[in-house]
Amino acid sequence: MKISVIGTGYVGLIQAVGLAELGFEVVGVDIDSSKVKLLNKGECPLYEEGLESLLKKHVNKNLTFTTSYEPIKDSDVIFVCVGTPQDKDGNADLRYLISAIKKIKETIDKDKYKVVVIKSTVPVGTNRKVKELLKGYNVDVVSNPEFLREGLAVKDFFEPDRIVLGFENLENKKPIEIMEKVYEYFKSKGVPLIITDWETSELIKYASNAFLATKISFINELAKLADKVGADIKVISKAMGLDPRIGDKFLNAGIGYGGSCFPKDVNALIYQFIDNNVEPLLIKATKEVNERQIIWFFNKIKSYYKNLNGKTFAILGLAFKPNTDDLRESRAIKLIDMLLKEGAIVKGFDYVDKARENTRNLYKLKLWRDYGYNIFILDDLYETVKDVDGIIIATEYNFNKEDWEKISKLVKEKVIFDGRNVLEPEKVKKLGFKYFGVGRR
Ligand SMILES: NC(=O)C1=CN([C@@H]2O[C@H](COP(=O)(O)OP(=O)(O)OC[C@H]3O[C@@H](n4cnc5c(N)ncnc54)[C@H](O)[C@@H]3O)[C@@H](O)[C@H]2O)C=CC1
Ligand SMILES: O=C(O)[C@H]1O[C@H](OP(=O)(O)OP(=O)(O)OC[C@H]2O[C@@H](n3ccc(=O)[nH]c3=O)[C@H](O)[C@@H]2O)[C@H](O)[C@@H](O)[C@@H]1O
Repeated sequence: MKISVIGTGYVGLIQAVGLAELGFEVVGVDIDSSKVKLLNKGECPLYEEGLESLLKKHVNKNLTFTTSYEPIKDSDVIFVCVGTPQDKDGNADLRYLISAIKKIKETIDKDKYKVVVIKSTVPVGTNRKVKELLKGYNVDVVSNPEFLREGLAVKDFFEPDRIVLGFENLENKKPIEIMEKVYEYFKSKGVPLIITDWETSELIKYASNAFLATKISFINELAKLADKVGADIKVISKAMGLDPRIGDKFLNAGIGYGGSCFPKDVNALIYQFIDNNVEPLLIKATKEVNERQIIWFFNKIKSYYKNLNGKTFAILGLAFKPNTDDLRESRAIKLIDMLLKEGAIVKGFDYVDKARENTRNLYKLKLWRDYGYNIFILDDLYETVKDVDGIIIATEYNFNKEDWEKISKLVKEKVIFDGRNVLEPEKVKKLGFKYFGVGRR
């Protein structure tokens, strides 16, 4: 079976490389020629553990990349994995998706049967729209949302919790059989395949992301109360999580969720509620709690120092989560912006080389113009903490493993604001640090 993947970003690239590993002949198509060039050399334009070695294993064998849509003519299945960012109203911006569908329409043979699979996260009704755009073509359109997590994407590809497939008509067995063939490996491993209609499939994706975001906002709101009354949110989360009905995942309090998906998907879901005259009470609160969480934390820092002007901070963790280079909606970047606005000097560090490189590039473009050269991204954690007035942990890496005794001798003032509750407070307090977490005594 020949497969093409349109859009080779985080989702499309994993899909292309993963399917190649499973033995399919795969072509990745992207409009970004610099990306395609790198990929054909076996170099990953993004950081994801384990991805580059798999790419190298298959590239120019059963996996190729191109900017041309021509190869999709021979594909049996076309996965569409282009970005669906947020538009100015908060809904998903479908311009990349529509443009990809139009290109597919211009390229493929009207009569040659194909399955077009929408993997991008799209609002309810989009698969129907895509089918409409391809009217008169011998195609079936399938909704197949993606659930991978950045930083764990390769693992998530090979060990998904479920595969969701939405069809126009469940009586039409042809596309169902083809998709079952594509995902045969997973079926044989016992991964549940949810076969449903378009609308249900589209909503499963938003419901899953919004539910996880709500779990985070719930624990974050509770952490503020814990902070006030002297309770420990970590213990609360642990005890709650022991109840299997609640579960122990996504109950880590901190400075809120970021990334390319939760913020935009929560917004797009709110938009879909409003568009359909249903009130999104809970989901709106999820968003609001998240937006306020970082301000609450920043105010903690501000009230400690009174005046941030001229103070120097080490920001540990730059990307929106560990083990990725993705800065989209990163809370660390939000914090840096707030600090710079107040006249502080920022030294930043992330373990992922590409996350540091992306941050340097971001500030070259974005802020140096506005805030001067008050931001320095360093390649070494110990250099980063040297002579600072405070350490701020912004990403949930296990910073415990660092040499805190050494760090205590390098800093100017021994203060830690742990925005992800990753440190053991007693350990650092013994070294003379003042410790401020999120909802921890
Ligand atoms: N990043 C993630 O962890 C996850 C993302 N998703 C969803 O998957 C979709 C893709 O997300 P990412 O991979 O993060 O986006 P991305 O921005 O990393 O990649 C999108 C790629 O599509 C390419 N592209 C845009 N228009 C094109 C066109 N007309 N033809 C060919 N290529 C085109 C871009 O050049 C880019 O390389 C989004 O809808 C997102 O919500 C779903 C689950 C996880
Ligand atoms: O649709 C998507 O794009 C993806 O969005 C999330 O994946 P991702 O954004 O890669 O990362 P997560 O691990 O979910 O973390 C998101 C944010 O929540 C924060 N978070 C996570 C867990 C937690 O307990 N507390 C918390 O604040 C993280 O710091 C991070 O900023 C979902 O977990 C994936 O299932 C989904 O496919």
